[in-house]
Amino acid sequence: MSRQGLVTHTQTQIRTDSFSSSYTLTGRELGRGKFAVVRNCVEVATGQEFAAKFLRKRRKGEDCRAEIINEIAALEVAARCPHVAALHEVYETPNEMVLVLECAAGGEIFQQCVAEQDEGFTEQDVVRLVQQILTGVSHLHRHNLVHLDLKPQNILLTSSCPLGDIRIIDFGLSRRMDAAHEMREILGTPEYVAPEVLNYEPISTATDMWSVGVLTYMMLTGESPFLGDTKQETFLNISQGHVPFSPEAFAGISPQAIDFIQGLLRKDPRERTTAEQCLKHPWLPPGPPAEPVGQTESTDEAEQAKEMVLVASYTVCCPCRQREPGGAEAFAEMRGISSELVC
Ligand SMILES: Nc1ncnc2c1ncn2[C@@H]1O[C@H](COP(=O)(O)OP(=O)(O)OP(=O)(O)O)[C@@H](O)[C@H]1O
Repeated sequence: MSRQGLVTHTQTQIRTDSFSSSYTLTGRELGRGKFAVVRNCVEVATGQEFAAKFLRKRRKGEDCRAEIINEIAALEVAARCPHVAALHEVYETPNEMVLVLECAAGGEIFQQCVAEQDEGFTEQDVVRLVQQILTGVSHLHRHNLVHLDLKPQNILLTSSCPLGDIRIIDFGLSRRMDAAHEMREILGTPEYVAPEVLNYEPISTATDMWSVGVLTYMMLTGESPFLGDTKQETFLNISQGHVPFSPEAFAGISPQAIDFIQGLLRKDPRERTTAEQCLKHPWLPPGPPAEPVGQTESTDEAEQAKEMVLVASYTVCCPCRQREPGGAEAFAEMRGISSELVC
C-alpha cells in the first residue's frame, strides 16, 4: 500500500501503560476487519462504554504503524464532527495499537439495508441519516480529508431501535489532500468505488461523493446498484456509468430522491454534486449548518482542496456476488465477502 498522502504526525498522546488496567473488556466483539478486531469495553474510572479497535502493527510481514498513525490523524481532523466516532485514547504495545473509540451501539447500517422491507429504512429515515452522513463528509472535505472507504459497513448507528444517529468509522484508507500526490495500490471494495478509481484517473473529494450515491441507493432500495456476478462484471457496471433505476426497486420512492442519487452517480467526477451542494438539495430539509460557526474554512480553501488530486490504483482480489432477488440472506453473506475484498 502506498504511503504517499499519509499523515505522519498525531497530537494524541500514545499510552504505553497497560490498556487493561484502565479498561475492562466486556467480552462482546463488535466487529472485525482484515487486520483489526473491535471489542466492547468499559472505562474503569468512569464506567463509560467504548469500542476498542485492536490493530496489528505487522501485516503480511510489513510494519504498518504508519498507516495506523494516519488513521489516528484522520480521526483527529474529524474530532469536532458529531457524525464521526470520536477517538478517546490510543494505546500501543509491541505488536498492536488500540484505538479507544466512541461506541456506536446500533451497529452497521448494512443490517437495515439488507433487512426485509418493513424492517428496513423508510425514505424519511434515509433523508435524516443521509443529511448526517453529508454533514460528516462535508466536514472531512473542508479539512482536505478524503475517506475513500465509505460503505454500509463503515456507517454505524448510535442505536438501532429507536433509530439513532450516524457515526462514520474506519479511516484506514483516508488521505490528506493538501499536496498533489500519486497514490498506488490503495485498497478498496469494488462495489462502492468510483469509476475514476477503476480507470486509474485522479481521485478527489468527488470520489467519496460517488460512494455517498451508492450508500443512498442502498439505503433506499436494499440493492447494490453495480454489483455483478463477478468482480469483472461489477467493474464493468461501474465503468459503463449506467445506473439502474428499476421501477420495482424504486416503487414509492420520491423523484427528488432519484434526482439526488443521479447527481452523485455521475461518471465524470467534475459533474458530481459536492457534499455542500447535496446539503442544499431539495430532497433534504434545510438543515443546521454543517459545523458550529468559527470552524469552517473559506470557500477558497475548500475549492482549492477539491482541485488537489491524487492518482490511485486499486488492488482488488476477491469475487463479488449478485444479490438474489429478495434474498436478504445471500446479500448478507455477500457482506462477509465484501469485507474480505479489502486485501
Ligand atoms: N466505534 C465503533 N462502535 C461500534 N462498532 C464498531 C466501531 N468501530 C468498528 N466497529 C465494528 O467493527 C467493524 C470493523 O471495524 P473497522 O471497519 O474500523 O475495521 P477495519 O479492520 O479497518 O475494517 P476493514 O478491514 O473492513 O477496513 C465495523 O464494521 C463495525 O461493525
